[in-house]
Amino acid sequence: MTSMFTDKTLLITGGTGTFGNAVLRRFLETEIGEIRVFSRDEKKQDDMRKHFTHPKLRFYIGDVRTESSLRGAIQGVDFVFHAAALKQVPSCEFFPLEALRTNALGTENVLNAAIGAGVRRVIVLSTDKAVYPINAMGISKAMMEKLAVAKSRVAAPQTTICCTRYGNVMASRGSVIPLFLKQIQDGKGITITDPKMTRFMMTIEDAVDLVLYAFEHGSAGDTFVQKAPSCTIGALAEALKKLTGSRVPIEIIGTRHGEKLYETLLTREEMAVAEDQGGYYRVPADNRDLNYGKYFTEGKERITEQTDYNSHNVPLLDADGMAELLKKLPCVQQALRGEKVARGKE
Ligand SMILES: O=c1ccn([C@@H]2O[C@H](COP(=O)(O)OP(=O)(O)O[C@H]3O[C@H](CO)[C@H](O)[C@H](O)[C@H]3O)[C@@H](O)[C@H]2O)c(=O)[nH]1
Repeated sequence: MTSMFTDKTLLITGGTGTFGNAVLRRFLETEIGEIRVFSRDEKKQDDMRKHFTHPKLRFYIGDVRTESSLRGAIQGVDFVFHAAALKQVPSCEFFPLEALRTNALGTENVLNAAIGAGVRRVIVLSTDKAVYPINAMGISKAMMEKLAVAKSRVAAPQTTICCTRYGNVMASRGSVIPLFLKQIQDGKGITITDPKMTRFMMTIEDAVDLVLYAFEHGSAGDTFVQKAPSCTIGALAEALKKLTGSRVPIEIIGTRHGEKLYETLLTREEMAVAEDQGGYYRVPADNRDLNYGKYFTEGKERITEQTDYNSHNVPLLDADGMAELLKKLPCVQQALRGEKVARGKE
């Protein structure tokens, strides 16, 4: 793992977030040459600078919406992990154009800047919400994926562009696990949208592994997903109550703006071409050119035999299985020690 990164420079857009922090924890003490964090928020950068105080770490203020702000940061970079995004489903529903500006147009800027600077590999981070999208966040991420795959064709072989899709990252900033923990600590009810709703559950370490897997194994335009366990929100709440010994009531608040009952990591059409690589699926880019005529008679995959890969049709963890996973999370361990859990903190 480290050899590909030895003496190389890695840029992480949106690098002050949950993902960026996990990458730094994983990489700062390796042979990597330099890690650049590119993001908008000077306060978060300053906190991070003070927290890590590491000579290999550099900070760049900028916004992926402005290509010129990327130019200086990307000079001399070997690899890019593109994590900058608007990712909150409800806020993107109210400001869809903002989602499009950051997630789609911002990605085009990152890719153009990377290609212009001769970056060798770019991994863009997407989400299951981009598959059969129904909300603005997912739609903007689906466009981002399309952009990345389209650009990958012209960027290769100099710059290899690949996509990764995540499920829910457990305990990421603003997500449901720290919220439920806080509600338990405050002694108020746990607010469940729909106990039957399911989500793929990944740890942040899984998310980093997935990006590294794509980084090491990806060809131009590939999309990677990690096989992940799934659970209902009802089981998640039950697991947290069991672990903490809490008896707080459960309040059903109903589905929020733009939410789905379950999420899909790969469509039926993608499953028909996906390569099962053990812990991961690889979906190669559709490399036909625009000359479709010749495919009319040949036909392609047996799409009708496939089902998609979604959080309802994989084995579901029950409350006990979920509790085992939850015990590994720092915020859960903190709560079990009796310490206060902050909702928005890493
Ligand atoms: O008070 C609440 C809040 C949430 N939920 C439920 O908990 C699940 C997870 O909710 P989160 O807010 O933690 O996550 P989302 O699924 O809405 O979306 C998150 O996961 C995505 C990946 O699927 C993206 O990473 C996205 O950026 C991130 O916000 C959902 O089923 C939701 O309905 C509740 O039951 N009660």
